[in-house]
Amino acid sequence: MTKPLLDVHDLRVTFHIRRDGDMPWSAPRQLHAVGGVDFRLKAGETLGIVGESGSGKSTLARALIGLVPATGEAEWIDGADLVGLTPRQMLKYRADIQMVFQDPLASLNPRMTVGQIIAEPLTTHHPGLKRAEVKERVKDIMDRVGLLPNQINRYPHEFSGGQCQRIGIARALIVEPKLIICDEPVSALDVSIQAQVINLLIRLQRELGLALIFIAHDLSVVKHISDRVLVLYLGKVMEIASSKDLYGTPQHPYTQALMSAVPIPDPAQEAAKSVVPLSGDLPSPMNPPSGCVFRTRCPRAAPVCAEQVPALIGDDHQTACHFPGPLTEEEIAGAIARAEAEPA
Ligand SMILES: Nc1ncnc2c1ncn2[C@@H]1O[C@H](COP(=O)(O)OP(=O)(O)OP(=O)(O)O)[C@@H](O)[C@H]1O
Repeated sequence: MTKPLLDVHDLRVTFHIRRDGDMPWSAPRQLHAVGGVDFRLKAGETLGIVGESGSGKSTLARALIGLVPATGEAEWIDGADLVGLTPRQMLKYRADIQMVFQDPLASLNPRMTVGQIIAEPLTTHHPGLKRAEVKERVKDIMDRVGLLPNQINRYPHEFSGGQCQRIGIARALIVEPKLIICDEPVSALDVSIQAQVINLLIRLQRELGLALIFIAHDLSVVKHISDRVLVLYLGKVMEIASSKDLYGTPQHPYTQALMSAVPIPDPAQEAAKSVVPLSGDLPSPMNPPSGCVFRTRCPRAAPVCAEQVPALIGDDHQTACHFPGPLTEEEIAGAIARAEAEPA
């Protein structure tokens, strides 16, 4: 088997929280934002990560590049474990692993020109490069992402949201990374612009053989761009499969609920489908349910689900559920009745 680009095992991120009113001598509370995540990413592959707000998607991404402290392993293709590297050691890998953030304008320094912004990672990683060469590479990458190279001396506020995201992508690409982590890269953009940025990412990924980790709320967008998709719930992996399998035959009840909310383009199929509602809110990661963390909202929960944490089982299609498989009509009806009984 070819060695994966990134092999993540039991990755955990725990924040230590103090609340107003906590006694100074009391121990901080633990918030388990990422609770033991395993996945592999092949070179050139796009892995989508989906899950409700607060499920730990951004924290997982940030842990991979050392922006938040983590435990576990994240083995890079050269054998290095990215977890626990010092900032100085991580610098070497920051050229290989770049990040594109959600809010394009906020992530660009307003006092720097577009040329300076895009050049910054290049001059950090290759301080000996001549100015003319840097400028040449910046113009080349601007052209590649659909920006006019003669706009090199303009400032971020002179660009639209979509163009700012292209600047962010150019900045990530200029150091020729092997992996770009995109954290909700299009959710702040108008719908009409979203498709352009997604198509740009797909084109660049194919042309340059990049791997992408693509985090998004919008399941249709994730389906469109991803080879495989990982479903995260309360910091834990519920299911990982190829995009086709995950969307076609989801096995985990949580995935089925998420997928049932995705609109189907065919109006007849859309009208005929059953939406599986998720009752209640995401439980607090400070006090997660015992056993399977999804059990408190699961239409199929049984006593064992409160007692044992389900292992992530399978080869290409992996599911962490004691009772995987399609929900029955009775289970869906039960979920609907439970949601309807909730106070508005
Ligand atoms: N720096 C931090 N300190 C304390 N708690 C944090 C911190 N960052 C994130 N959290 C908490 O960790 C949990 C996971 O947050 P995270 O932002 O990773 O989720 P997410 O799935 O990316 O959500 P969203 O889709 O809204 O961005 C949440 O409960 C959040 O409040």
